[in-house]
Amino acid sequence: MMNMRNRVVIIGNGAVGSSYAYGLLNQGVADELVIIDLDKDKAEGDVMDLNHGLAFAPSSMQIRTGDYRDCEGADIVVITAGANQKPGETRLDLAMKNTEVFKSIVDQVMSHSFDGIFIVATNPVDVLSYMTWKFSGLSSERVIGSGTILDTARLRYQLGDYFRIDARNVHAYIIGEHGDSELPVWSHANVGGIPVDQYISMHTERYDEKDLEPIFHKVRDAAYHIIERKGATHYGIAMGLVRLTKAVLRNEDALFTVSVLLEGQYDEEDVYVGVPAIINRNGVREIVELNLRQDEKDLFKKSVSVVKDAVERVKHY
Ligand SMILES: NC(=O)C1=CN([C@@H]2O[C@H](COP(=O)(O)OP(=O)(O)OC[C@H]3O[C@@H](n4cnc5c(N)ncnc54)[C@H](O)[C@@H]3O)[C@@H](O)[C@H]2O)C=CC1
Ligand SMILES: CC(=O)C(=O)O
Repeated sequence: MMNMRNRVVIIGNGAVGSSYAYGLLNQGVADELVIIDLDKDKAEGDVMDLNHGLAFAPSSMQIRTGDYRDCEGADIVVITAGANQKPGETRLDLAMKNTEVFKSIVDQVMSHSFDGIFIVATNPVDVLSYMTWKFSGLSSERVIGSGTILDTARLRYQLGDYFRIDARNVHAYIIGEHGDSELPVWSHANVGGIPVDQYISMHTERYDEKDLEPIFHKVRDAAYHIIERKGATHYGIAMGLVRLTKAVLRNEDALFTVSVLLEGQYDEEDVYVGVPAIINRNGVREIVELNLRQDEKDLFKKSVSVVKDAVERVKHY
């Protein structure tokens, strides 16, 4: 009988990688989880600690440290390795050093005949998703960046908080660079199916369209505010990565704003950037093209050019 057990390999067991591992265990998503990090002691310690939670987990899971040989036959390799932002640094400031890290990681993964799906979270995530696609030689459907998955979740939380409605009933996207040039797609934002501007006009005694801009600023600048306080952000993105992993392993055809290769969609090409896409067992099934307003189109174009410029600076690597 065919072995149907799935295997997820995490490369980079820092704040993000270890939170992701903990999320996978808590939600019983993977059958086998292999953790790779330069810091072998920390990886071993985390594996021991996680294994001690197995008796409380929703399903059994094999968790161990490993090396690049484990990428052969793996279903998903998630890369969360590399430098994170120090207070005051932008994500783009990390581009060169993390491209160097990625060259070495992706080459080693591919030298073990990896034939699965890459999920990239390291920043700047749009640049590194593009470089992973280039370094790996895999088809673009199989390289997914976390893109604006977290920003979209932050926007849904903030709008849910403002309207006092469960974030799961709020639908609103952040697209573009996962970074300072990202934008909200207000033209498609809705609360339980009611467009946000309409919902506001139904309750003018409580809500005001002027409040939307500061809500977006909280979302855009969230990482800076968290890093100032605790040095890193990791729980939110880890849960986003778990959700993406589930969508792949369970062939969900679920929609997320992720970083994918545009090949003519949104009138852009040769760039990885955050847009809505449908994800299943084969990776990116389809990129969803939103009918953006002119002001959104302009902001998106600017954001794409920020990402393209950043890629241009590291592309020679
Ligand atoms: N896409 C997103 O929404 C988010 C992305 N991030 C990004 O995730 C990345 C990781 O952040 P943290 O976990 O906070 O950093 P961290 O410093 O806690 O962990 C990074 C880990 O990578 C490991 N590492 C470095 N080079 C390696 C290599 N060549 N092979 C194997 N392991 C290697 C380090 O030993 C360390 O354990 C950063 O780039 C950060 O900006 C963080 C939060 C959200
Ligand atoms: C660090 C980062 O990219 C974030 O929290 O959005």
